Parts: sequence; structure tokens; C-alpha cells
Amino acid sequence: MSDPKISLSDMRERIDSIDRQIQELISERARRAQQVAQVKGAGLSAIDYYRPEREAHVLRMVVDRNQGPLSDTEMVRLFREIMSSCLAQEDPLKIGYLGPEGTFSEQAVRKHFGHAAYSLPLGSIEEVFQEVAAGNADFGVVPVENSGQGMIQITLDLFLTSEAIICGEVELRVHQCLHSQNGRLEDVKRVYAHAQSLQQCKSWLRLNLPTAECIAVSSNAEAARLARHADDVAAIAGETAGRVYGLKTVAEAIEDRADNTTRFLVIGRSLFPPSGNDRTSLLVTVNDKPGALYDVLSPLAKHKVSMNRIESRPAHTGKWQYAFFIDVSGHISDEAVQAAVKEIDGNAGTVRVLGSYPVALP
Ligand SMILES: O=C(O)C(=O)C[C@]1(C(=O)O)C=C[C@@H](O)C=C1
Repeated sequence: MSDPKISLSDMRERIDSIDRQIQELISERARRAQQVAQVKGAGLSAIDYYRPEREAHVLRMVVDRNQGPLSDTEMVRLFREIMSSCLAQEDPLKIGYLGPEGTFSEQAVRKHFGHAAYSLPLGSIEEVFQEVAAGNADFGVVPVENSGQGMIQITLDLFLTSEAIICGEVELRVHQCLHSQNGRLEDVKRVYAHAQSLQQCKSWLRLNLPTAECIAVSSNAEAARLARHADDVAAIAGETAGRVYGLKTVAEAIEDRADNTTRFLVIGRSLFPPSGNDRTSLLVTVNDKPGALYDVLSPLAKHKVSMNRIESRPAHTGKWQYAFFIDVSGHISDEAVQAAVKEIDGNAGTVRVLGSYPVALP
């Protein structure tokens, strides 16, 4: 409860004084970050100053210290922005993502790299991989899994043919909205959205728009762009996309599952050191022999490496040949992870380490 004897202007004066202190400290922090950058060397590219393992460590300390009233997610977001600005004093990072502007991928870019990074909207997930490989983007952010729908196969398949290294993961709570030009549900005859989003909102659509035609397009932001042209067309998209394309919100939180979350991967060109709480992604192509999967899994059990996920995909190396995408706890520089990988490699098949990276923050 607030003290009734303190006037509004007194409270605002206190806030002004706190803001002054926060601002001085942010400036002081930015100066320190500049000094750290000088130690790394002058005139390097943005990527040479970037230390994701240190950022993850800083943000975990923020979570550990947090006692409210702001949530861990909010606190992490604020500190992420401070670090993003500190890093951009040198040169902003360039991050490729599946555009256009307003997609959930763009939100994932902001959640992981903050607003001082330069975001580069691209036409497809494949293009994100290509621009990172070509060095036109420092990193790329690509969706890999949705809590309701499972793995995004196009992303997994791109790892089969690319050299991309996974440098991070981002989890984003996905809230879907229905947007249209005039905001009237009764006028809607067609609904545009990405196929995944149509799936995520299936029950809501069946109940509220049983006769509307549902049309899958390349992204939700593209859906929002299309919905600008007629009153009988609506788009399923996030709140940001609706705002970017000047639409009215017809309905909010229309996803069927309240915990609807999409996991994104940050792809880059090199491996970073351990952060203290990491995950390693492996791509294992198995030999076609009995017990092949057992030979993959038993070294993990033997070296007490816990497996977080396993997904199989056709390997494209021959008929009925499979590749397994396996996520395990720990960094590839950990002795146990290294020993297990060595035992799988050669014995069960071939292993490619796709990356070791900090576990997603709240
Ligand atoms: O600690 C460093 O290496 C820094 O460059 C400082 C800092 C920060 O602001 O805390 C900035 C950018 C890096 O990505 C990590 C951390």
C-alpha cells in the first residue's frame, strides 16, 4: 500500500531521482563495455566483440537476483536491451530472419539481440541460412519447433546441407490474434495465415468462423499485408504484425493452447565457449544395421549425458537412410559430452556437432 501522506509530486520526484541514478549507472556501464571492447582490439567487426556465453551468464545473474515486482522475463528484457546498446557502440550486429517486418521471427530476434541490433528481413528460412553462410548476416534466427505442432521440418532439413552452427536458442510465447481492415468478425469470409498458425488456431476457427475459407500464405506478416485490401479478409498474426499493417484486432489470444510457444535457433558460423548452462545439438547419420539407434543412445547413457530431444528425418544420402537430430545437456567441451560423441562417431554412424549454446532464458 502507498503512503497517503506522500503526494503525487513527491513520488514523482523520487522516481526522477532514481532515473538519474539509473541513467548515470547505464552510462558508466556503457563506458566499461567500451573498455572491454578496447581489450578485444580496435576496429574489429561487431561479431568479434559479441560474447553470447557472457551475455547468458549476465542474464542468469539478473534472474537469480530478481525479487519482483517485475517478472524475470521483463527484467531479462531490460538488461538485454542495455547489453544490446553497449555492444552496438562498436558496430551493430546484423541479424537475418524470416520477414517481412512484424513476424514472430522478428520478435525472437529482438528478444535475443535487443533493439540495437540491425535486423534483416529475408524471404525464406533457406535465405536466412544462405545469408549467414555468405557473411551478409552475422547471425540468423529460424523457427525450429512449436510446443503444439512439433518440429519445423524445413529448418531441420536445411542443417543436412548447410554448415551452419547453432549459437543460441530463443523461446517465444506466441499469442495469435485475428486482424482485419474494419475489425468486424461477421464480415470475415476468408482467413489468411501461415500454415502453422492456421493449425494453432484450428478449434477457435471451427467455432467462430466455421464457413470461412482458410488460406495458407508464406508468413503471418504477409497475411496481415494481404488483409489490408478488403473487409471480408482477415489475417491470423501477432499483435505487432497487426499494428505494422494498420489493421484492427477482431479477437485476441485465439490459439488453442494457452502455453503455445515457438522455439527458434540462432545460427552462425562458429562455436562459442561454454556459458555454464548449455545444450549441444548433434546430427547423427546412422549406419543401416540392426541396433543402430541403440548404438547411438547407449554411449549417452554410459557417460550420463541427458538427452533433451530426438527427431529423425530422411538423410537424403540413400533410400531408407535416416539422420537423427539429438539435443543433449552440456557443452561439447564438457568431458562427458565429448566422450559420448566420440563413441557414437564411427561406431553407430557419423556425428556432426551442430552447436553448443546457452539454454534459452525466460
Ligand atoms: O563482457 C564482454 O565481453 C563485453 O563485451 C561486455 C558485454 C556487456 O555489455 O556486458 C557486451 C557485449 C558482449 O556480447 C558481452 C557482454
